[in-house]
Amino acid sequence: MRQVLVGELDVLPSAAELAAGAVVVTLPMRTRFRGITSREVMLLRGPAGWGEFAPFTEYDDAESSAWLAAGIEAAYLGPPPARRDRVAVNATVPAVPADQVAGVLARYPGATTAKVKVAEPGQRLADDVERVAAAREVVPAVRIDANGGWSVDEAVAAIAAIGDVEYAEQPCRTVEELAQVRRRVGVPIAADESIRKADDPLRVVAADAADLAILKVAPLGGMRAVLSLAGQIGLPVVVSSALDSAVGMAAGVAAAAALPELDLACGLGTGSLFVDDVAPSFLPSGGEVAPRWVTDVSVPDGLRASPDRERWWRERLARCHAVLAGGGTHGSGWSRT
Ligand SMILES: O=C(O)CCC(=O)c1ccccc1C(=O)O
Ligand SMILES: [Mg+2]
Repeated sequence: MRQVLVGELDVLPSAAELAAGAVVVTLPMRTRFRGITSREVMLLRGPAGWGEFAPFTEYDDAESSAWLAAGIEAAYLGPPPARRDRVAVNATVPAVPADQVAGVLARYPGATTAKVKVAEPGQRLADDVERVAAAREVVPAVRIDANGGWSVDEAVAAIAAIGDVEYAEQPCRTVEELAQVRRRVGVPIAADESIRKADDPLRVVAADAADLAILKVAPLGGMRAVLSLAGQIGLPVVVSSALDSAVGMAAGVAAAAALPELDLACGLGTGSLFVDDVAPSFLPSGGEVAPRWVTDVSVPDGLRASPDRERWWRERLARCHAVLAGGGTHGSGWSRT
């Protein structure tokens, strides 16, 4: 696990302070996405507003501690200076049947780009081909995301069957496989998991494995970490959400708004996948969202996580805090308070 970078914040808030301002919510979703139908999120309150700590429940503490660093950065430092006041976003199409695609896209008014999930476990290539075709009937540009679900040969065959797309995101699991696919197909290859789950996020560049980089604020340790990585990676970037609540989304949109260069639509429209949120959602209009920092959240009883889940998240917060404080095997070098 690489070290996390937390901008100018060099003193880690205490675990007790973080816990005192924390609240756990369960956000119901409109459609199953990434195998879940509701999203659990811990929100952290700090002097700069709210931050989100929401690693997926199966992630271990080492990986999750980068998400905690991102939440602390948001709550204690706030956003970096913006360079633009609108960010173009793609519509995100979960692995739904083709006849539901138009309904999903209707929640993204003005979107000109759709990202369509493919290679869903249990589905067939024909499902992907039909889903992408349905999206093409509604928007001019389609990109696909396989989340590493294909072998090299499957990726080559699937990309041939699906036809021209803006890019194919993480067609296979490993950097070496991405590089092989990239040599065999004409469509650009985007790296996502190969950056956000890697010990060395720059290895995709050394291996000539990607044409573009997907950067996510929470798994990479924060907005400033994303800006720093974008400056080093030398590839066009797309900032994307991790199925964030409005609090996490504010940080994603802020990072995108702060990038010196941004030419591609970002994956920051997933607020539309939630039925309800803790602050006004970042709902795209005209295919864009506007940066807005979240300083107030509202958590009606209906969104509160159960006492069991609340306890689980508080224990996880304590363990990840210990990792950041240097108590784990992969400390960030933060000083303790
Ligand atoms: O990029 C988007 O359009 C939405 C975000 C998204 O797809 C996503 C959301 C949660 C976890 C993983 C991913 C992913 O890009 O693989
Ligand atoms: Mg992805």
